[in-house]
Amino acid sequence: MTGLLDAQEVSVRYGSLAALDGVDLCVHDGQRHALIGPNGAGKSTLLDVLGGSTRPQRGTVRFAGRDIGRLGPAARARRGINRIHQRPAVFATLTAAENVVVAALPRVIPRRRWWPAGRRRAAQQLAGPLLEQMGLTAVAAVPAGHLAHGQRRQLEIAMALAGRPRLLLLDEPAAGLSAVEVGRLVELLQALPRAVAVLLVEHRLDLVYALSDTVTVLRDGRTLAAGTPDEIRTSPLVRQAYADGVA
Ligand SMILES: Nc1ncnc2c1ncn2[C@@H]1O[C@H](COP(=O)(O)OP(=O)(O)OP(=O)(O)O)[C@@H](O)[C@H]1O
Repeated sequence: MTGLLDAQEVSVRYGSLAALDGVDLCVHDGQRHALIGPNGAGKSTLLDVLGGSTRPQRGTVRFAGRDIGRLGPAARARRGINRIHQRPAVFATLTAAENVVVAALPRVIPRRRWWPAGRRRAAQQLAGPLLEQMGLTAVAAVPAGHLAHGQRRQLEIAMALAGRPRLLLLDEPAAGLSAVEVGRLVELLQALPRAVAVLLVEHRLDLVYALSDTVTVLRDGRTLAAGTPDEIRTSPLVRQAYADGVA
């Protein structure tokens, strides 16, 4: 079955270490797909491959029916794949609203090096609803550097949404957040429109089960299991892998 994103037989080696060894992964339109596994299983490496920052030695990556294996992260973002990193990447001296406007500009002015005022206004009009969607209206005028960590994470997601992605790659979005911030983030991620598929890497299994409809488990660079959250939760193989390997 073909999906929005289809990765097949992906292998990445670092010297003698196989970080990924013939991994297949398929993410469908609108799916909430989680990638889990013990430390060193290859989760981040697979996100790097899908996001375009690591070129695999073997395997193919197709997105919306096209081979994107040769495209870098910026070209993939233009096609609709957007990655949220563990450390929120925002412009600290710009306000939350300005950050979203900057992120929206490529969408309203594709492939231009100059920004006509009308287009800038169009980007500004996009910012308000996205900030609201991410619960940031009250801090729209606050410099991003002054926001709490959880708010910066929400801002980064608003910025990613400004590019109108079809697939969001989320790398441990709850890392470093307080319990309250995690609860808020889960609510916001659950409310994301189904037009956006999500591939989530997360160590916290409670979040994985709350947010995903499909789970793929990696171990030692290979796919150990894939299924619904219920199937994964009760899988003896997965329990054993975590008992053996998780920190
Ligand atoms: N740039 C690199 N150079 C050498 N080895 C690497 C590099 N990146 C990753 N690795 C190794 O590849 C394997 C997979 O790493 P990866 O970070 O993808 O795992 P992970 O599942 O994301 O782990 P964690 O949950 O701890 O973040 C690990 O053994 C790691 O040490």
